[in-house]
Formats: sequence, structure tokens, C-alpha cells
Amino acid sequence: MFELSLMCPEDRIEAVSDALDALDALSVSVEDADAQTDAEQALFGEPGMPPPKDGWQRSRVVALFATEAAARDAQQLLTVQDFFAGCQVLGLATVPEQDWVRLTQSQFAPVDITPDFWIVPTWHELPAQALRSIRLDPGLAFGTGTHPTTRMCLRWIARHGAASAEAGNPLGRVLDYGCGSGILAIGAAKFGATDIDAVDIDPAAVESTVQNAQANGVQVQAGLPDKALGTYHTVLANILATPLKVLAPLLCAHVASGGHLVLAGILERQAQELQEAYAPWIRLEVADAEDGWILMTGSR
Ligand SMILES: C[S@@+](CC[C@H](N)C(=O)[O-])C[C@H]1O[C@@H](n2cnc3c(N)ncnc32)[C@H](O)[C@@H]1O
Repeated sequence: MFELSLMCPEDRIEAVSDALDALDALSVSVEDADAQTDAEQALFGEPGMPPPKDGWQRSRVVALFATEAAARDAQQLLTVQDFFAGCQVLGLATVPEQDWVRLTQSQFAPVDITPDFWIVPTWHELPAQALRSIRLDPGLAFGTGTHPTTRMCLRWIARHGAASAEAGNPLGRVLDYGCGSGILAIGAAKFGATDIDAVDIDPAAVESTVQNAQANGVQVQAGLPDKALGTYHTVLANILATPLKVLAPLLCAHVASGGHLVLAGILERQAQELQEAYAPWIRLEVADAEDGWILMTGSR
């Protein structure tokens, strides 16, 4: 295969990408050309905040073609178009043949949450010490067990869940709010929970949760946020500080008397603003910390 690399200013990206599609590019990727430099600018704000910018000021556009002839034709046709003004051809190169599946898989290794609780991709053998595990492959939804926020929630589940099958169900009825891949809901099931609702505003996350729960042989009722009904002994929400503050009354209303609220997606410096937002209902404490992120928990 051959790749054609271009540099484009913000206002040309759409026209150039559409043209590359029309010229039979197999794929077109757009990356921030100023990433990791002093010129890098924030593109996305947190949910609920206005985005600081609509696009990068300069993008590197890479189009993949099946043959060298197709890549050269595309280059020639593009460079004479009006909309290409301000853009630049960076080069045309052969892409070495690779086993892409193997390459992708090699980037996801088993992750240990506790010494005997592991997240293991389906293509890996279970580590011998994994007495409990979640089988999960990277997909469209967030939550593979590698992010500190997910890991801290899973550690909390492991600490508070059933140590053995005989220990019953200390987590009680569970709500996973913002379930992504469903990893927390599945984790709760692995530690004895049997009545679990998992909700997300993203339908792709709901679908992913259904599939991942099935693959792990556990029961989880997944749906959009209106599927969360009544009170729960354990409410888990790994979202981000801004939406967590907006959701404070709703999440607290779902926590049963004597139940637990477990919040993640919060940076260390955001602890106090979260405490203030939840103070009318629940007193939050910092329960765990990893890589600048904190876990905040409270009881009713
Ligand atoms: C950081 S991911 C967490 C995924 C998973 N629970 C984990 O711990 O790895 C946050 C998820 O929350 C969802 N989300 C964001 N805002 C939400 C809201 N207001 N209501 C419900 N879900 C929301 C996103 O779609 C995303 O799937």
C-alpha cells in the first residue's frame, strides 16, 4: 500500500478529506500537526463546556491507497484544485506490509487490578494468578482497565465486593452510571452483585456493555440513562468532574440509605469543587489516587 501525506490548514480539512474519499483512498486520517509542540492547542473541552476550537490550526492528513498509481493520480488531481490552496504535499511513501491484527493486539496486555483480579484480552491466556478476571477486548467504548480512573473503581469493587461465593453480595443492587464498555458493571458481577443496571448516553456504549456482559457470562441490564430506576446500594460513576457536578442531585437520589457513591474521572485539584457540589446530599472523601486522578466516595 501507499500513503500520501499532506499538511492542511483548519479550513481545508473537510474539502481535502472528502476529495481523498472520492479519489478512492482506502482510509484518511487527520492528526494535529502541532501535537506535542509549543504550538499545540486544546480542541475539546469537558462535556458541558463549549469547545475551545472547531479544528486544529494545522493538520497532517494521511491517505492510504492500494496502488502507487492511485496515490500519484490523487496527488496530481488534488494539487490543481482551488481548495488545495494553502495545503502542501509532504510526501508519498510505500507502507510496509504488517500483520495489523497482531500489531494491535500486542498493544493490549493483561492488566492486574489486584494480585488475583485481572482484565485479560480474549486472545491472551489467563495468567495463572488470575483467580478472578474480566475478558475484554478494546472496542468503541471507553473502559479497557488501563486508565487509572477505571482501575481505581475496580479496586474499590474488589475491596468491597464478595471475597468468596459464600460471602453473599455486599455490593447489593448496583448502578454503573456512564458504563462505557460495561467494565465496572461486569466487575461488580464478578464480585457477587446480581442486580446490576448499567447506563450511558452513548448507544454504542450500551451495545458494547451488552456484548461484553454476555462474553463474560454475567447478567447486566444495560440501557440509556432513563433505565436507572430507584435506589441502589452501590452507585459507580466514572465520568468527568464537570458532568459529575451537574449530575450530583440525580446520582445522590439513586443512592439507597446506607449505600455507597463511588466517583471517578476527577483530577486531584478538583476534589474541593466536587465536595462542595455533593455536600447537600453526601459528604465525599478522597478514597484512592493514581497518576493525578482521585477516587471520591461517600455514604448515605
Ligand atoms: C470515562 S468513560 C467510563 C467508562 C467505564 N465506566 C469505565 O470506568 O472505564 C465515561 C462514560 O460516561 C458516559 N457519559 C458521559 N456523560 C454522561 C452522562 N451525562 N450520562 C450518562 N453517561 C455519560 C460516556 O459516554 C462514557 O462512556
